[in-house]
Amino acid sequence: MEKKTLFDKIWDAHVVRSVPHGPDVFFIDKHFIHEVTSPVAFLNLEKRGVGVLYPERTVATPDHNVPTIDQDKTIKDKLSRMQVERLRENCERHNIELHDLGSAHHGIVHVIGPELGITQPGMTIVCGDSHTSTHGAFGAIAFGIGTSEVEMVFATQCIMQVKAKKMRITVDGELGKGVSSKDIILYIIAKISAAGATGYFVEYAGSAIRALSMEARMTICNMSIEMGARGGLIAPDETTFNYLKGKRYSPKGEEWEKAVAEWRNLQTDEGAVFDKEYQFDAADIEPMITYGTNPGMGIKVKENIPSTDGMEGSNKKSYLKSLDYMGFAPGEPIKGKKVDYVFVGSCTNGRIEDIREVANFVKGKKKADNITAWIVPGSREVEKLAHEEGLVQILEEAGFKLRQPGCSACLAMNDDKIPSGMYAVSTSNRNFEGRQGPGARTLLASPLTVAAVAVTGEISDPREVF
Ligand SMILES: CC(C)[C@H](C(=O)O)[C@@H](O)C(=O)O
Ligand code: SF4
Repeated sequence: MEKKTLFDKIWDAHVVRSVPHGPDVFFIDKHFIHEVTSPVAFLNLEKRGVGVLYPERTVATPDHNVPTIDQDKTIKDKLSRMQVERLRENCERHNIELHDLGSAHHGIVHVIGPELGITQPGMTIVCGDSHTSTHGAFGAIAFGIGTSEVEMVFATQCIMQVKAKKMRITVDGELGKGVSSKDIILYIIAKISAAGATGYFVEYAGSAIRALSMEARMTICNMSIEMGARGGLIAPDETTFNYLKGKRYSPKGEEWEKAVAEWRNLQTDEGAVFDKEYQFDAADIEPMITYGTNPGMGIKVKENIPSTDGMEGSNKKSYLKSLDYMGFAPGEPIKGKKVDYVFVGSCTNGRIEDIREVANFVKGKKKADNITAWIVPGSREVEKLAHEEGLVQILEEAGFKLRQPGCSACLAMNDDKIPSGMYAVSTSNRNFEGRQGPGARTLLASPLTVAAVAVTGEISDPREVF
């Protein structure tokens, strides 16, 4: 029998029609939508006089440009207000489940999907958002689509897709103390570059991946896109099933048993062939931080910023331009650099486990005077748990400011902007020029490293801060 990868198995089960040498017509199980990439798709749908074929397969939440204070009041920013209102109208008109601002399950789309048990193994999931790859942590094919494809999914529940190439990244061994899944993914991207997985769908495997919680797996799949991949996925196992059991939309009773039995088959067959494979040793991974303007420009916190030795021409020029933006020089240590802001949040690291980690670290400590510390839960559910577990109190005592759920300073589409020229160490996923505000300088790191930076006021290795 043909040996299949996990990706092949899910893909093949969703092909509605294949055209020789053409893209496949591909069925979509779940469609998440948010306020930024859905309005034009709805508008075009209406122009064509077409409805949403399966509203029950569609779930909406406003997250990108919502304010993170006073969410119960009228939104002040005009564009944000219009987009959120449009989303409400469109959901009502088309009978789509909306987790509105202030409601119990409001939050970043990639945080609430898993939390509600909407995201399940074996599914195909899309959203007009690149970090849809997050949902792959459950053993699903999940990827971002453009607005015209959003329209296509509304109308037909299908899209046209050319099957991606397959890559497997295996990380074996045990992670050291103070090293987390964010360090794994920053390490991988630094190794293979921000374009290293272009054209591929990546399966993460190996004992270090298997040992991770669902939250930690989501962090890894989330950032697959930052190395150019279409998406990333991890085969479901007991960790996955335990996470999903009892969630609002998870199958119940006998249905649950049946589902788990099926999900157990969602594994790459032994001997299945990938187009490309990488192997890494968990023991080589240490706390990581980025120093440049793409997520591939990452080093271990203890290392120096790479020198220009061996660089030439346009490579060297763009490298120096990036360092110039960051205000760093080649060859200098990154540790000890002064920081102005820390941001804990986003669909990469805004989940309860991340907030627990930061709170545990800063308990009984105070943030440094030069630091403004923002903590933005990924969802209302995360916010609620953080209160119930006493984490909010710990964080506030340490000088952190808790804001309400949303994408916030991850992309600064709302008022949560890092001022120009200032340094922010952030748990988010992108460090592009201006990502966190015009002129803002972003360094990506794990929640633990961010907590260490908050306390010391400078780039620090969490293993050295007590
Ligand atoms: C606004 C949206 C389309 C965008 C994305 O697709 O990723 C955003 O979520 C981001 O992280 O940059
Ligand atoms: S939190 Fe950041 S990365 Fe995630 S969806 Fe929002 S803007 Fe995109």
